[in-house]
Amino acid sequence: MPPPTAADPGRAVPRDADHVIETRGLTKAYRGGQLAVDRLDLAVPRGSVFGFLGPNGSGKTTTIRMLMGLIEPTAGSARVLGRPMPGASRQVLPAVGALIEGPALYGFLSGRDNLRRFDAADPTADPRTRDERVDRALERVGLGAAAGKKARAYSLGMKQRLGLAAALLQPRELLVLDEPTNGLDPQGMREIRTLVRELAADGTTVFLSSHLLDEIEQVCTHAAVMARGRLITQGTVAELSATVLDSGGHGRLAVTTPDPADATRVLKEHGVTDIRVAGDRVTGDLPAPPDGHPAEPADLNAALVRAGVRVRAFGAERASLEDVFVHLTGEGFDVAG
Ligand SMILES: Nc1ncnc2c1ncn2[C@@H]1O[C@H](COP(=O)(O)OP(=O)(O)OP(=O)(O)O)[C@@H](O)[C@H]1O
Repeated sequence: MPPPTAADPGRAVPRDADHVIETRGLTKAYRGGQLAVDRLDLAVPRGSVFGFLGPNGSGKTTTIRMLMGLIEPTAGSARVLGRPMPGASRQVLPAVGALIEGPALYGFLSGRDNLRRFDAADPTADPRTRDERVDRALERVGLGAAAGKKARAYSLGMKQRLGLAAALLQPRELLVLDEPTNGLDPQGMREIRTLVRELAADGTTVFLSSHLLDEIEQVCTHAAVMARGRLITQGTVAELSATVLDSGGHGRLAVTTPDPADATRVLKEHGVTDIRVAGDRVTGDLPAPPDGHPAEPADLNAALVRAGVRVRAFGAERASLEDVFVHLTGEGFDVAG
């Protein structure tokens, strides 16, 4: 039997059912030959909140547009929900909610009427159940009370939530959000982050791009880091910080104690190096055991307690994604431009 092709997307067999997005060598050169995306291999696990991180101009939007079948790649391939894009757009896109470059809203229509228009544009949406769908989506994003207000009176955050409501009119397996908090004030950002967490808890995979490191750290389980069109690294957020800790130090330990001198002695005995004391706070580099794995901080805590050191607070500091970026590219994470 011939293998399934883009012309026969209905029979396409997912290459990896656990990945909702998978790209191989995905490349886009715009006219003039500039490589916006350069041989990208991306694997987005089902159920993840996947952060697509990179400075402005690193190729995030171009990638998303290829994933959504809006532009053709120059080379390589992309599969979304196990099917090839853009070939299987008609089968794939109904299961994907997308918010790219802000929602196109009519200011003179209410939030509810804007959603009715979006719903009416969907040929698969049954008009008899439209109001139900629209109200459910408005409630989902917390706009129930503001549904009758004209969209032009909405704050930017409310507009963005209305765009999300439009993406949620139908049940979705995957949500693709391009810089969903761009331009929002801190309150608006918090609202979107909370919503993303809730949607993920409901089982939707969320793929979101951002140039904000702390945003990715706060909401994402996984991340891919882009620079100049290339994938620098991808994995769980914890794995990414571990890559830096493994090659630099092995993470910093911080102990708050009324017995800093005793704590210093015990930590030294257990291989902690570069110990610094500032008042009741003792910090040091975690030791690297011979097998190369970082020490288990809990063992150090137990050793302190055994030695009679009173421990008020104990923690191991993770490397930030910014550390990861700087470590892997040798550049600062410059969001300007
Ligand atoms: N239509 C286009 N024609 C030519 N070059 C383009 C086009 N769109 C994007 N580029 C270029 O491709 C590169 C990647 O842009 P892209 O918008 O994908 O990056 P991004 O990471 O999404 O950044 P931003 O957050 O600023 O949108 C940039 O150098 C950009 O100038």
